[in-house]
Amino acid sequence: MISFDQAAAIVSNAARPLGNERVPIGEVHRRVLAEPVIARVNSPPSDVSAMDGYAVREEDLRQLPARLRVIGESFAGSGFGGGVSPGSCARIFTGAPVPKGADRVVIQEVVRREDDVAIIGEHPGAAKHIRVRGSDFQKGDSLVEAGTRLGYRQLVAAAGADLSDVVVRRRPTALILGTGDELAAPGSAAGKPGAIPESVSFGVAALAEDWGALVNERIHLPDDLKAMELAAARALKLADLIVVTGGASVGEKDFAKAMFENQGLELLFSKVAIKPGKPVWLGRVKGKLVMGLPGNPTSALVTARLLLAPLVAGLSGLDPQSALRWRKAPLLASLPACGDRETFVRARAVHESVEPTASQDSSAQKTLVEANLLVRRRPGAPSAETGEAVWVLDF
Ligand SMILES: Nc1nc2c(c(=O)[nH]1)N[C@H]1C(S)=C(S)[C@@H](COP(=O)(O)OP(=O)(O)OC[C@H]3O[C@@H](n4cnc5c(N)ncnc54)[C@H](O)[C@@H]3O)O[C@H]1N2
Ligand code: MOO
Repeated sequence: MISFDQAAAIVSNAARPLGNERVPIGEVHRRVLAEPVIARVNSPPSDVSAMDGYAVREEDLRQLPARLRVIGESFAGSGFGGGVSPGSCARIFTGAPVPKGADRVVIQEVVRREDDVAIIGEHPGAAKHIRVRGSDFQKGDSLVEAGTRLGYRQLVAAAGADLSDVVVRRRPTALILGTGDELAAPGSAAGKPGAIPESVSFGVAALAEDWGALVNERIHLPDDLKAMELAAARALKLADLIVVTGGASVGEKDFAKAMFENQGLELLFSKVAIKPGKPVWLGRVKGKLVMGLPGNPTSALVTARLLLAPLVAGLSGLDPQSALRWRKAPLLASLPACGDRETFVRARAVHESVEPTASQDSSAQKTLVEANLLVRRRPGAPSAETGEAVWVLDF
């Protein structure tokens, strides 16, 4: 059995971006840039006022009070065409171009008006309140690097650079196959003998979407090899990535891998020495990636977080390792020694500390509500005491 680090390395290696496409700026939230954002304009495009007030000449403020004739108005979007000559000034508003001749703005709070004369009694101080042309960025500047996932902050810079569209990585499409005769759609299990609600695919789909996938379909399959083979063949035509849940272990009806065998499944790994989630597997079929997650809900989500998240991140154009940012945090309770499988203890964050959850059952669903951290415990690690710093990952 391979270690978690070995499995993560195989995932990183397999998770290559799928190509690029040009997408309108209004539709690229959370997409990964394939080419840097290069500014098409200067920002600001000319010297502009930073305040509402009067555009004046500094030299006119040498003798105070200064009485300056207001000869025009400059608004954002429609500047004053004329110039400011000695003894005159122009009304100006935030974002408006500074007229020729003016070299500073005086805020209106310190200016008294008498008809068309602006009176400045005291020197308004050093601040000129002018934003110089190109002081934020200049035409040709690179504002956002390739490989960045576009969030609300980067979207402002990209649109501010005057780009109507940007080149981003293609989103990987994913299809989720949930296997198990016992599974019933949520809302239909009560009263059905032997049935339990199919829950795992909802979490796995959401996690895959969080990391950049476009989930086409979630399909429930019975434990019937013939039907599963047909579904596998169809899925391989529809998605870049197929995630199979359940049927990963050694039970008589565990067909998750078998359903892809007649399509030429090449296993990249099968079983990882981790707890929970040992039966997790990854394969390649007809150029597509297939990841198998164990059916137990906590096992499925822990393995999805540890191995599916970096896989989807890499296919989306991010560094796969960016999905595995471990940090240290102190324990609020002790942990027992770790066995021979690397263990990912479900825990919750309490301020900056970590509290392991009471249940560590790999089939738990309720515990998932509060467990927002995984604590990484190396094989054979001795018990860890309260206050000891341990490695944690957001879950
Ligand atoms: N003899 C052995 N038995 C088991 C081993 C082993 O090594 N030897 N491994 C155990 C481990 S570890 C795990 S984890 C489970 C995983 O088994 P499978 O992936 O084959 O999962 P299933 O048997 O299909 O289901 C397990 C459990 O989870 C429920 N389930 C499945 N899918 C869903 C779903 N979509 N939504 C909600 N619940 C689901 C299912 O009903 C079962 O209760 O195997 C151990 N056994
Ligand atoms: O790995 Mo299984 O996931 O321990 O129950």
